[in-house]
Amino acid sequence: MPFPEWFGSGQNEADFLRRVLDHVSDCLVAVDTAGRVVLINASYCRLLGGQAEDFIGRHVTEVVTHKTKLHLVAQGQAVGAVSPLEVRGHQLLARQVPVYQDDQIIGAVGVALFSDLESLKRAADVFAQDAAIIRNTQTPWTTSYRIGDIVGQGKIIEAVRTQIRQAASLNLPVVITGETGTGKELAANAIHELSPRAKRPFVWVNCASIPENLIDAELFGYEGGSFTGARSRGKPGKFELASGGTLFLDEIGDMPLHLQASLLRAVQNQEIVRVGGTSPVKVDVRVLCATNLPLEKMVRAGKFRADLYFRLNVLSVHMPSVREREDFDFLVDKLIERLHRRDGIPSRPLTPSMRERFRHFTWPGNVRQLEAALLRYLVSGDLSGLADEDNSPKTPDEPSLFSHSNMGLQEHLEQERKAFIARAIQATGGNKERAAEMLGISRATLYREIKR
Ligand SMILES: Nc1ncnc2c1ncn2[C@@H]1O[C@H](COP(=O)(O)OP(=O)(O)OP(=O)(O)O)[C@@H](O)[C@H]1O
Repeated sequence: MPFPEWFGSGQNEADFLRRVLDHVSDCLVAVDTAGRVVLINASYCRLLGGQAEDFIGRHVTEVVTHKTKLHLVAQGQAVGAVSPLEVRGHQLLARQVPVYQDDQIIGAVGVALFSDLESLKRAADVFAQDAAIIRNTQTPWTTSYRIGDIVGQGKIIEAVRTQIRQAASLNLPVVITGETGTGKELAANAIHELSPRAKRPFVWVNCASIPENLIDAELFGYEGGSFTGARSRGKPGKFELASGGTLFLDEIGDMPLHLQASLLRAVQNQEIVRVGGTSPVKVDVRVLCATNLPLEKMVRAGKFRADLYFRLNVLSVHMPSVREREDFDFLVDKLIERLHRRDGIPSRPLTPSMRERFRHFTWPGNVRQLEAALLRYLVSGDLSGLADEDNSPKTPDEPSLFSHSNMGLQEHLEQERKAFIARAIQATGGNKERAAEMLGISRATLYREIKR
């Protein structure tokens, strides 16, 4: 290929090409048909520990390694397009091709694509990750809710919506707090949906429902055969699946203390190591967490790492309980409307006295429980559940309340709580999913209660 005229004046072509080759960081060597080195670049010279003059004219097998096949390629022999080659203790990956002039081979050129296999592996990791991100754009990990699904009106809910919008605009961790059933998962979905990561995966993990010994593998993935029962090809963890998008760690307060250090490292350094893996994998994950446990208190009690708490609690969103809200009637109407519109549940009139009963219930399971009670009522006209669960103030002479008169309030409540949960489990014949629904709590919360 001739030099362009505008470039050629005053330039020595061969000299210029030499310089170009010397600037290539990969190792390059060219031989004639006799296998003698005719050109070798600075990178290769550095690797071999000499100057070009030391090598030019010598047979390539003496210069590089007796295992090279470059001289054979220069004689027209076909060898693999890319082959591993060890040179002075360095693991190279060599590509060797013949050089033609007028249909005739005049020599061969060998390029060590990477100066060592580690660099190649690192490059392959980056490539695999990019590919994973592209694949993840068609991920099954998507959100189910948007900000419009958060039902409510008035100052309190408007403030929540503002917090969500602010959180969405900043690429920082968020802790979403609130009692069970207040819509923490809804809020996490909404943040992701409104954020620049909306088209990327939204991956959720419930830290309370994964057995403790599997949390690491679930979050960080594992290499093939790293533990009994592991898949032979290994498996990416939730951090890798969420790369480019958002990872929602629900019930973060249930994360065992001894596993919090690796979580901190992952959030802080954006880097994970698979269980059984040897090298870190870079990720790009925005972390949202939710909890109904008092994290700050847990930090003080030494049950949650302070460094992790501060790293996660950069932004916060608080979902109010039904008791704190000032839009109960609006909420009831909208939930009925939603059940009708979304699930085709026929409407049934709610008399003022029924409304009153609804209003005076304390709704420990919040919107989830309210929605379930409304559904039960719409389907069967049944309000008995509400009466059973009613914890509105009772008259002091009620015998059941003081039947264990030597108990303190806490102890009594604890007993009631246990009995209440046991009744739900019994009533559903041990079906935890239905029992949780009856109690107006999530399955994970029920499991935690049982464990307690
Ligand atoms: N503000 C809300 N507006 C509309 N629906 C809501 C709201 N809050 C909760 N819900 C309903 O309650 C269900 C439970 O909500 P969600 O799972 O977000 O609660 P949560 O606070 O994450 O509960 P938990 O702590 O038990 O996991 C939702 O599927 C939704 O139907």
